[in-house]
Amino acid sequence: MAKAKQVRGMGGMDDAAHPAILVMGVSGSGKTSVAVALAERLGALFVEADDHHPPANVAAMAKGIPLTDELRRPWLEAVGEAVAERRAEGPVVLACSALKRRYRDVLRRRAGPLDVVHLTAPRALIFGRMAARRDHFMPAALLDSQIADLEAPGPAEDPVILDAALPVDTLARHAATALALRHPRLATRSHGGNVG
Ligand SMILES: Nc1ncnc2c1ncn2[C@@H]1O[C@H](COP(=O)(O)OP(=O)(O)O)[C@@H](O)[C@H]1O
Ligand SMILES: O=C(O)[C@H](O)[C@@H](O)[C@H](O)[C@H](O)COP(=O)(O)O
Repeated sequence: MAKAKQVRGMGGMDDAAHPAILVMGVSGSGKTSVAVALAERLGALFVEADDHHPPANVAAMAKGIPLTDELRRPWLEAVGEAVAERRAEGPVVLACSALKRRYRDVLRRRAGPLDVVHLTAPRALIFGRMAARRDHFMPAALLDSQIADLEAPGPAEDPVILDAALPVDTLARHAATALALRHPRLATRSHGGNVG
């Protein structure tokens, strides 16, 4: 079975392993929307980190209580394991806030190297989207704690940084273009637009 192995820095892959792409950002930045569109474009498997929260975490956030490092650790470990399992089958796109560098490192320890796509936007834009979102446990009031916790990926993580104000399809296309340069095999899988 293909085993994820780091050979070219934090996002590098050997010939056998499938890429795993982390779409990260604060709540409401568009991670889920963009990750789903990107996975579809790449013919990749989609993993939603929110699906792996223990009920206590969801209950805390729904009450407006920000998660702590302690509450996030088992969740991140479970997410990392889910990605590790899926990337044995094919490329994976993960939607996960992964706000701090050490959270991303927990994911890497479980799942192997990650390509990072960071969605950024002004607070007002994101707040407006969160306030308008229905059927979601995350209150817009938690946005400021998310912004306070955010440690944006620096050059060592070689992120693809995208302006989350752009339309979802444009973001997925830009991400696919950047990722295909890193992983030429992704270019041949990609559909739904020109990634070259
Ligand atoms: N690029 C975008 N342009 C317009 N609306 C967006 C965009 N990305 C996300 N949204 C909307 O904003 C809200 C939050 O998006 P979502 O994907 O749930 O973000 P996250 O997963 O980061 O919390 C949703 O209602 C979604 O439809
Ligand atoms: O670490 C956290 O505090 C949470 O995981 C948070 O970052 C995440 O964003 C929520 O799960 C809300 O879900 P959305 O990101 O989909 O809004």
